[in-house]
Amino acid sequence: MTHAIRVQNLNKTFGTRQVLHDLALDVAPGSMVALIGASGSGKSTLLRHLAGLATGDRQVGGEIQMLGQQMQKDGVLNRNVRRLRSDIGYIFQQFNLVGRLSVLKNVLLGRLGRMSRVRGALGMFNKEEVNNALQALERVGLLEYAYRRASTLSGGQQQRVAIARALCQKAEIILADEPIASLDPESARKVMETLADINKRDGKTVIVTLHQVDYAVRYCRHAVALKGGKKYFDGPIGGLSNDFLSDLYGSEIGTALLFGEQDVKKPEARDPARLVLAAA
Ligand SMILES: Nc1ncnc2c1ncn2[C@@H]1O[C@H](COP(=O)(O)OP(=O)(O)OP(=O)(O)O)[C@@H](O)[C@H]1O
Repeated sequence: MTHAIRVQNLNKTFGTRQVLHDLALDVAPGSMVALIGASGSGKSTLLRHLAGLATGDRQVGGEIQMLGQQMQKDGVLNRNVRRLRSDIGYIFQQFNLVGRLSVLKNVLLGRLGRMSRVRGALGMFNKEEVNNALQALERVGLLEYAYRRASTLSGGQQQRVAIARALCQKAEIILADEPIASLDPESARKVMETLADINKRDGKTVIVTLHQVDYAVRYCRHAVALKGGKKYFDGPIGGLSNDFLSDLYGSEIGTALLFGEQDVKKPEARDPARLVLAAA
């Protein structure tokens, strides 16, 4: 398989407003891609289309293939979308855990797309599935929390539970939509390291939308930038320059956007070009 993700001519209009324009994107298997761009540039909308959670415009919506299978074409989802979705893990900014359930049960929910609806509805997980879920929790460093209510964990821990859920799901592609936006710098670092580790050791394809470019530079090898719903950059992370970023973010540019708190105290770390060079 040449592409884990292939997008051709994707168009999306909400009401009278077109928010994605003829978007094309190829992502090689095993890539770790930062999806960047100013607020409203279409990052979340693109990710939701990749996951089959949204459809392009009727007749002119273009085509999305995931893992070599057609996910949607001209605004119509493939009829096997449930099976396709089971290969895609989706990480939300607000974790999307069921707070009243245990951490372990939340991780096991990742299996639902791969089991019969009856067994899933009854929550009948077998020993192997439970062992896999425990292994996923161990992997993200949260095994000791397995039997705690999910709502009692910190935001960063809950996000790592969400990643464990994607691991338990055995997703081949992980789409993470601003997974660190609501986290403190230390929790954000752990979440990004966990995603990078899964990419590196397991070879999973990871696409992560990020507001802070320094995290993109530190953890991703490739960047795709959107501006006004169009692809504006698609290449190695080292290709992002100061001028390009100023142009991309316009008036949004600033310390809070481009740099995590850990760098705010270090003026010498504020130059994106430096960060890019350091990561190269
Ligand atoms: N369900 C919807 N109905 C109408 N407009 C929408 C809908 N979802 C997104 N939009 C619009 O589409 C555009 C792109 O939104 P999107 O959330 O994809 O941007 P984003 O780059 O992810 O922004 P942010 O970084 O702020 O999350 C915005 O103008 C947004 O208002």
